[in-house]
Amino acid sequence: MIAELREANKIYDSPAGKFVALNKTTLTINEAELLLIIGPSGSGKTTLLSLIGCLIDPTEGQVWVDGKDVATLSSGQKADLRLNLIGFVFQQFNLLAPLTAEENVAYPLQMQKVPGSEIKKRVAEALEKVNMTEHRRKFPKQLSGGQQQRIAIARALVTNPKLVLCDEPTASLDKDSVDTVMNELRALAKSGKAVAVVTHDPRLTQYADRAVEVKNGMATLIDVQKMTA
Ligand SMILES: Nc1ncnc2c1ncn2[C@@H]1O[C@H](COP(=O)(O)OP(=O)(O)OP(=O)(O)O)[C@@H](O)[C@H]1O
Repeated sequence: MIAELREANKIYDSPAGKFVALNKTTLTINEAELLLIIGPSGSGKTTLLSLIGCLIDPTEGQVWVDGKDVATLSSGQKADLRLNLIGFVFQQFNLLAPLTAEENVAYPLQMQKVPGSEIKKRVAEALEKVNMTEHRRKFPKQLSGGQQQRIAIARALVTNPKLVLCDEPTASLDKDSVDTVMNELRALAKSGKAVAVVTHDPRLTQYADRAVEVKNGMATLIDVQKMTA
């Protein structure tokens, strides 16, 4: 297990009173597994992913990542954990427009102060993994949505994270690109990473090892086999 929520919830204060974005949730995120977090808009999926990714703290309960209770870490330690242990992939790819594909992939390694020769080698490997080597010199706007997302996946995996968190990674993609990107993420899980994917699209259960459904802030494990049968 790489991450775990123990009766963790998230309650926001709003002018209208307290708002429970996520009810008490207990969940493990395991290596070599693609976990789908599925549910309608506003149900609490991003809140759940943000807890796992140490981007927000729970109101009650605990979040454990890589054997550490996240509440005991300083904000600097949490930032280090995110940089070194977690790769993030977003709906809008979030590539840096003035940088080429390979420069985008190199960026997190530069942040980690990895030596230049090592960066070159690891960027080449990451691009190879997502079959984007031939496009490495292109800028994001010269790539299709699916290709940009594959670069974003390469950037997420170049630091060799144990955990890859994806928020609606296929929402901006056409059907063929959805398949390519989900197969890349599945392959990542098969190589030993823990991969969690937030989506509102029930068709993605076919790529999942486990799925958790979030409705009105309630997270429940669902039977993936039954969904895809
Ligand atoms: N910082 C915040 N302050 C107050 N309410 C928030 C905050 N962040 C999220 N919420 C509320 O919590 C609920 C769950 O939000 P969340 O983003 O987790 O849902 P989601 O399932 O990811 O939705 P979507 O698919 O539309 O992104 C929403 O009603 C949202 O308005």
